[in-house]
Amino acid sequence: MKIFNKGKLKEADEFTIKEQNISSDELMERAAIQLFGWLKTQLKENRPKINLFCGIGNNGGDGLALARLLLNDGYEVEVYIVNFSDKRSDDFLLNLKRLKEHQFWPEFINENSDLPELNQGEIVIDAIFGIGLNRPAEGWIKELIQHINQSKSYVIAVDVPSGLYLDKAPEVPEAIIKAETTITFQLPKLVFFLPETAEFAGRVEIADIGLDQNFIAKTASEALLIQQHDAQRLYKPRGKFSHKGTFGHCLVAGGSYGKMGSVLLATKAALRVGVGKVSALIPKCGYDILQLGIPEAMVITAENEKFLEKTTIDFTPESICFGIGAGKEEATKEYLEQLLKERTAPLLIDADGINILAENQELLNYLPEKSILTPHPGELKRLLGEWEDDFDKLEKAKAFSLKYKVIVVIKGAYTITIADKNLYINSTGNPGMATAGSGDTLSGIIAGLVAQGYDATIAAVFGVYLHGKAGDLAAEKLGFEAVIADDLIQHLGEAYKSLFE
Ligand SMILES: NC(=O)C1=CN([C@@H]2O[C@H](COP(=O)(O)OP(=O)(O)OC[C@H]3O[C@@H](n4cnc5c(N)ncnc54)[C@H](O)[C@@H]3O)[C@@H](O)[C@H]2O)[C@H](O)CC1
Ligand SMILES: [K+]
Repeated sequence: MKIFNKGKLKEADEFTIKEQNISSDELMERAAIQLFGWLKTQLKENRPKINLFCGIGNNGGDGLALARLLLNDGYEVEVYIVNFSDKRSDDFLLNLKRLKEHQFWPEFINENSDLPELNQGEIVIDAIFGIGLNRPAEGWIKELIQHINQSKSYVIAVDVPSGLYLDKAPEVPEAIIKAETTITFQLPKLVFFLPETAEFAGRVEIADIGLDQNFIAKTASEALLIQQHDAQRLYKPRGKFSHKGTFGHCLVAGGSYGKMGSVLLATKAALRVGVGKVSALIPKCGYDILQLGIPEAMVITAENEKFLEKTTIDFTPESICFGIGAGKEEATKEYLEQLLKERTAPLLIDADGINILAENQELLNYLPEKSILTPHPGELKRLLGEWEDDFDKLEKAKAFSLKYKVIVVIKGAYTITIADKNLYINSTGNPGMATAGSGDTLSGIIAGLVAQGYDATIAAVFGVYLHGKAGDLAAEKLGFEAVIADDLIQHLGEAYKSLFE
């Protein structure tokens, strides 16, 4: 699903009004009908008091239209107009008139008003600011927002939590609504998926207001949210007459004394994701561990007992996963350097492989095009240096990805894959996956997909999706806390099957 910025959302809005020959308030009515339908479904027979806070722009207009629908249905409603300016939008005014025609008079509040009482068990609808926010909320509006946040009412934001920008980091986080749920129109917004801003939105629901599908389809977006149907399209079915040679040979090179489990996990994950063959290349001390731990894999050992070093292998793999549990010995660095320069196979570099690159930045220039790097936030910082906020982080990571023509997978709650200026935001996964070895399995999955012939970007995006889905399926059975990395591997088969459910 595409993610548009503010400018493109407004264009979609205008295009739809022209194309469908409707007035802008009809679009607002659709938005309100969606909000109303969602609320009614959620509330079932319950009839809590609903306090609507409406700004004076179109977000406020949505709130007023919703208030009318709620009143018509007999809900107990209080409407507060957050009267911060006289520059009211036309559709706000129209909906205010309609509300008055229903003999309902909202309460206008300003800096001299008392803060309204908001109680537990009541609902707050936040329709103060939408995507039109152009400066932080200040003064009494900030106080009102804080009052709403401190109340025990259930807060539902219309389109975006008021005070949250779509395209930059918050300047005053205390002046942003913290919603339990955000009902956003038509398309998800990038800020709902970034660590510093996601918490303001809470649970996100997308309401279809019928914006023109052709416009959405033909307009380039800066980001994509990868959901089930997107992932399904990336899947390549296995041919009936295929054999193990069809699905490639993946080399997992890593491990050091005490960290052999990571290679075991990546190797298993590569096999479970469907690769034909996997060879693990490890220091000598890991031989028994690998052979006993995963009989399906082949094992090659380096000369050294405890760490990885240059080793000649007598086959050409379809992909190489380098760096997990590898340590940063000089000999290991030299081996990575050789792999980078030889360019024998597509490379995925993780963990200490990334740390070696960060400490020897001259090596970055040898990264083969479309190599995949899978840093967690700490590794990313070592690679890119400090960033100011999430937007700055994304800009820096994008610049890095463009400069070296590589794919960067920023691991986190919503893992973001960056390739060719595009952002692919993953929708699967859960906090149960914050566990040792989870990243190692992801590396094995992605390298395993590359070896099977998936394009590197697709392998990264699809692999991240499958990994997250396996985590969701594992957590469903086990609960978040009990999920361990091996469970992710165990659920890969079900993750594949779920693509078509
Ligand atoms: N996307 C769609 O297709 C639809 C969107 N709808 C809703 O419209 C809003 C966007 O409305 P807009 O009038 O452009 O802006 P806002 O209501 O968000 O705010 C406007 C108002 O507030 C002023 N302002 C901005 N920041 C501040 C501030 N910090 N302090 C004081 N005043 C501020 C600004 O200058 C404007 O005057 C969208 O989110 C949807 O909810 C449609 O209803 C349906 C179609
Ligand atoms: K809002």
